[in-house]
Amino acid sequence: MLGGPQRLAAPSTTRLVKSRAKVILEPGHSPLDWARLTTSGKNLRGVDSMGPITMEEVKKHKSDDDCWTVIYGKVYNLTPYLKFHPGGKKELMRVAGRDGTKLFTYTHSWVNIDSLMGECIVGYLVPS
Ligand code: HEM
Repeated sequence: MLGGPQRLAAPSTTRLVKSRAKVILEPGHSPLDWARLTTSGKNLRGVDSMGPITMEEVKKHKSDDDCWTVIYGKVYNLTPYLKFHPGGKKELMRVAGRDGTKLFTYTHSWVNIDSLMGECIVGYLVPS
């Protein structure tokens, strides 16, 4: 029906997502390709060992060739995942060098971060 409830604006929580345009991932960057890469044995962390990390350190890693974020107190190297993210690289870069927990849970609280990104854990956040 014209003007019916189905035409109402989206709920306010979606305000945190700037663009919902369909993202086209490059060939070789499907979720299955990501699953293959994370089980390949390749070091995706970019560090030799995991350990305590301060926010000051996280802030230094905010470029697309060196991108870290914090989700639920764990620090992840997002760099290898940028081209695989179904929501696109641009959205993912919004949490570069920052705590991304709020945006992550707003956009997809159902995504199991550790099964997807476990191989990208760099360490855990500690107070400065
Ligand atoms: C930090 C780690 C993140 C991981 C591991 C991740 C992972 C994922 C996954 C697996 C999906 C597909 C979900 C599904 O189809 O049910 C997805 C979709 C999406 N993500 Fe993320 N995401 C992350 C962060 C973010 C951030 C910070 C934003 C930005 C606000 C974002 C925005 C989106 C959007 C808009 C989609 C929907 C894409 C679509 O339906 O076409 N994500 N993400």
